[in-house]
Amino acid sequence: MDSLGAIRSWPANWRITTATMTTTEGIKKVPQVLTVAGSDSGAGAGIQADLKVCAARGVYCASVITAVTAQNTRGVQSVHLLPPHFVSEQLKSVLSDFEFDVVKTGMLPSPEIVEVLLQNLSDFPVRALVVDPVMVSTSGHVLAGSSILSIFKERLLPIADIITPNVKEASALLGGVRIETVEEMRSAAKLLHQMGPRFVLVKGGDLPDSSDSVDVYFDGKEFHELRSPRITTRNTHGTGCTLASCIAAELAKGSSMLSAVKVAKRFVDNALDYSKDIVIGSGKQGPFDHFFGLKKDPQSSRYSTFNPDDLFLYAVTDSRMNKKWNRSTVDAVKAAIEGGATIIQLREKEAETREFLEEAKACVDICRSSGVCLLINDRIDIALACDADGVHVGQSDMPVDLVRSLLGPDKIIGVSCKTPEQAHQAWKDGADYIGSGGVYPTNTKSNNRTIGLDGLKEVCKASKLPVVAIGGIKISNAEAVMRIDEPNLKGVAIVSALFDQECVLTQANKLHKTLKESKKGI
Ligand SMILES: Nc1ncnc2c1ncn2[C@@H]1O[C@H](COP(=O)(O)OP(=O)(O)OP(=O)(O)O)[C@@H](O)[C@H]1O
Ligand SMILES: Cc1ncc(CO)c(N)n1
Ligand SMILES: [Mg+2]
Repeated sequence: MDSLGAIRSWPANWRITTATMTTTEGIKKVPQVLTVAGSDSGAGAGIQADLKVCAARGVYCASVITAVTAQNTRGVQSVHLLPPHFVSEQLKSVLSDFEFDVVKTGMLPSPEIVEVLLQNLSDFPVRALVVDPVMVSTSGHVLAGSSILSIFKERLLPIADIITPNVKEASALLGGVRIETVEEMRSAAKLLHQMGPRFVLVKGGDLPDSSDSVDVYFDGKEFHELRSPRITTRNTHGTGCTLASCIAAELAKGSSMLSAVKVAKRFVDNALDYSKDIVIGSGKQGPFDHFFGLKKDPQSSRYSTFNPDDLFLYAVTDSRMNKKWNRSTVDAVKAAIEGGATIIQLREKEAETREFLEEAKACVDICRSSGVCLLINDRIDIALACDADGVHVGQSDMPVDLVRSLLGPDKIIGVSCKTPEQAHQAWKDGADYIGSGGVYPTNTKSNNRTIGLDGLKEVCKASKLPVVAIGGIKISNAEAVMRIDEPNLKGVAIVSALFDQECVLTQANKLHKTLKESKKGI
């Protein structure tokens, strides 16, 4: 938010941990979000949704109310705008007291209210601004009319770090252009980016005739399509507010924008999946449960923020190989990610705990800034201490159900399985994915029974979880592995074909290209 004056950066003595930051003096700083939005009496969207999301994501959220709506699952019956001076009073009250990391805006129903927001943000700079340009409720009621379009485009969008319009809002901001395909969403995102926001996320929840729910993210250079199966449910009220406030919460915790967007997408996806059959209200559009993560149901892997597509090119580090090629694990991880690795597993069998912990913390920072998940092999303690995204455990390591009870619902747990029975147990215990192999003979793991492509196929057929293949996989045989054509085989895990090589980046590039080619043929 450069145009609004100095951005507050993290004080040098603060280290970001999970939900709280601990200063060297031991003072606990909690990530804080301010939502500036409308109240939804039905509590599925607006301020209420924002407060629930932040609570679910472990972030403190204060609220400035711009309007009060009489709203339920049948629609919006009435809207009362608060006087701009009172909105300003609320803004001054909280901005002068709290140290907000991120401000998230929802319903800003008049130019005058936008004006007082801009003035207060100028007086009280924050680190990031998330703008969800709410205009029409999903039930079709106008929440902010066309009178706000010009101040949005001229004054608010240029200072936003990210804007999150749905397709109707994107169209309205662009003068009514048609946005009915993913390609048109990409063009819209590019045009909206030219209005000044650092990042744009065009949400595709209302995209007609699409079997997936696709959102298009644009950073000024690259597009990312965040795609998930469309969930058939009436309970989608508040998905947009939830997505935007989840992005704000993750940013407040220190994530990069892409990482925050990916987590938020999975949060909404998991919330909808968990809530798809609940019945709240009698209308056409019900709310969903933002606190699904607190429910105990280890059988469903969808409660985690894990995206099975992340298993596509799974890099497993090996400190002996990196030492042989005279590179640090941190450099190896950087190169693997730059080359296209979609998830990283830190596997360290030699280093002392303190050294492993420092290495893991450095790799967490790299992965967080790239939006790539970092898992720790076997060492639950290290994973907890560095706030990694999860762990991978073998059959002789700590049992998965115990790991799940230690890490909670949000962390990713992978488990090695050679047989269908082990795959079933992994699902029962609440794992998120299975690593199955060794598919081919490998020297990176001693006395490791090779299961071959047939064994891999058997495990995939039996598994209710996504599977990544591992063991002796390299450029020359990766395509054959992907071609076993089992829908839940999501990728391959690579060790020596990445790290027992002179150039990790080159090998990662080649592997990523090979895997993409093999996917095309399936
Ligand atoms: N049925 C669905 N299944 C899966 N994801 C969905 C579904 N509907 C919406 N989403 C996702 O929810 C998020 C919000 O998108 P959406 O287009 O619903 O925003 P919105 O219209 O602003 O929502 P609202 O105004 O109701 O809060 C996006 O990530 C979108 O892909
Ligand atoms: C108050 C409010 N803000 C945002 C939305 C968007 O869903 C809504 N329905 N109600
Ligand atoms: Mg919306």
